[in-house]
Amino acid sequence: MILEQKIPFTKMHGLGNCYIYLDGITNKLSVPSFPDLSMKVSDPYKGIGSDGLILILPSDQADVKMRIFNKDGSEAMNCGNGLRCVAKYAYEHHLVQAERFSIETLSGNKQAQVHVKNGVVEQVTVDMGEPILERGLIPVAGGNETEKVIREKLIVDGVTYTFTGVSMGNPHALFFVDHIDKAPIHKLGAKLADTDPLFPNGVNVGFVQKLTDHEVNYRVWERGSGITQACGTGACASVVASILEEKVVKDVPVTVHLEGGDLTIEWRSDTNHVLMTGDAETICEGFYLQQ
Ligand SMILES: N[C@H](CCC[C@H](N)C(=O)O)C(=O)O
Repeated sequence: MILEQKIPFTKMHGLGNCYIYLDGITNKLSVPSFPDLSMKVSDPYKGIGSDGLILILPSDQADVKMRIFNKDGSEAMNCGNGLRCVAKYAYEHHLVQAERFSIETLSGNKQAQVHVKNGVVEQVTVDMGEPILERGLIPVAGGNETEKVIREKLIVDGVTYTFTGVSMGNPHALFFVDHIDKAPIHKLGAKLADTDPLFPNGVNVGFVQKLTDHEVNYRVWERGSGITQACGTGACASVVASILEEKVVKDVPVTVHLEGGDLTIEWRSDTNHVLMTGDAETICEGFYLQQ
């Protein structure tokens, strides 16, 4: 007789980038393998259906801690949409008392500010910290470890592309296109995201179309999850890359249009930090029956 274990979960999304959230502060989590659980719950047919799994845990260096696992079970260093949903969950479930608090991630502590209306968090602003631009730290293979990766040439199947590399704690390659609907997202996403030697840790493959000096379209094939409706760290990286490629200006809020909705991103000169503001929504709550 296999004993089923009922795992309480909350499904939330940031602009359609949805995850299964486990509250490890309120509940005791006895899960043998989070990577395996992420792969199981992410399955839309045999599981719950999501882009991955996010844990909300106690922290000894911040108010709460976030761990994020992609659909393939790989653990990532950061997740922008996840941070906004963790902030919403923590505030609405009284895991924190103030409207401004810190969230520990594998890429450092991030400051979150919830925007509350009638006790409900509608939007969240997260200080995503400084972008990481050195080749050796993104990482991108080859070249000089300390140089920036701006408009680097890449030949795939005889076609020459250029990309800019940005890390928000997790690696992103940004390709600029004239029309977002014509971005080679399947061709370059499938080739580069998880196993290409140019990106030793894999890479989130993003496509950016400049619309105005403060507005871009952005689409993404995520490392470990494939095409998603939105990527918060990717939206931040798209604005940093747009500024590095002199397509938009710094210190101006930039509207990033993603498949699932809009984010407001600002790369500040005074702090060199990137600020992200956007929605966070709860879809449902339930119990996952783990055999
Ligand atoms: N796939 C990403 C993690 C999720 C990031 C994304 N969902 C976001 O909102 O930032 C990676 O492996 O780096």
